[in-house]
Amino acid sequence: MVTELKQYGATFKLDYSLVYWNSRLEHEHLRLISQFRPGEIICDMFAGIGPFAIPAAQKGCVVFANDLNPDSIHYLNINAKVNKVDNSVCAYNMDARKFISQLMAAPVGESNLQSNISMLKACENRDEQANEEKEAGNTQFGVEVEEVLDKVTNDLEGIQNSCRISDASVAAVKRPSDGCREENGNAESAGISVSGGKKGRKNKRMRGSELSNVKTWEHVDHVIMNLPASALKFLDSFRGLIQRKYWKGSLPWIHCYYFMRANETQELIISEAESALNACIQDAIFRKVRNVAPNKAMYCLSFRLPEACFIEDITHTIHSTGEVTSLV
Ligand SMILES: C[S@@+](CC[C@H](N)C(=O)[O-])C[C@H]1O[C@@H](n2cnc3c(N)ncnc32)[C@H](O)[C@@H]1O
Repeated sequence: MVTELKQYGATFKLDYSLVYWNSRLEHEHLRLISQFRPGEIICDMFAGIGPFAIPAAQKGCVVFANDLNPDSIHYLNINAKVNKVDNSVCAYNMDARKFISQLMAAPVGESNLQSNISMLKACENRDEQANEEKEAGNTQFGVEVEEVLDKVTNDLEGIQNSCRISDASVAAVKRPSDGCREENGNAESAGISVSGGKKGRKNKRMRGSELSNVKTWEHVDHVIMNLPASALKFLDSFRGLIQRKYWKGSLPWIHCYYFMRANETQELIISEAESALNACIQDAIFRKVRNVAPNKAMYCLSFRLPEACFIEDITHTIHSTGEVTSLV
């Protein structure tokens, strides 16, 4: 049964029997989004139906949101449309490691660039959109969309991406901020519309053409990892992924959720994160989210991805299966 919920002015449609939803995370969703600024690039590795992604897009961020559960992506796309942010939310349906690798690995040479463009162009409604463009005689995306969508269909069946990319050779979206700021933990300070009003909507919404300019291997501002039982393990995805020569500005903030038992310490958590990254973390920020059991609580570990995660020069090969391998 499809239910409709409201959270800080956003509407969420979902089927509880098919997707994850926890209304007790509302405050945490809001707290994290309050740190984002309009124009920033956000990657959500475990996005669910979009409780981070949708309000971040409402705030004017560009959001790349992924979930392994196709039903989550189905509702995420619905929610992006319902909340009128489908032009700034790109949804993917794949394992989080593969998602982050494909998004942030720099393309090398025309063929890999094409693969990356293809990945970004894969749309859940891809055939429908291409047909609409064709029938309407709209040449904005034109032949290129059709060609790429064909390639996507052949090469990357698993990807369901709701964005349309027309030219990946153009410059990246403006380089966003440096700090991990935390504004007042309320919806208005987060720039999000409250009670369905227009406040916060004054933030620009990305048009498709602007979204198409994003090069995620050049800059991402925040990565959200809300899979508390195992997100720390997924930090190994960032090993040897980002090429220094392409990257612009600061490395992204990583917001990684985890469960901690009473007999565990922050040092233990940092050590687990560092060994997954194979790099030292500086100035980690720990936030308690909520108690989940008498001896167990959910936390958020936020830190800037260490410079040691940069790779100096590497050749990535993006295979037709979507797998990314590297040759130094
Ligand atoms: C705890 S929920 C968080 C959902 C949402 N971010 C929220 O705050 O409500 C974790 C999500 O991760 C997804 N997931 C689990 N394993 C995954 C994987 N290996 N790759 C990508 N997504 C995965 C699940 O389908 C689920 O939607």
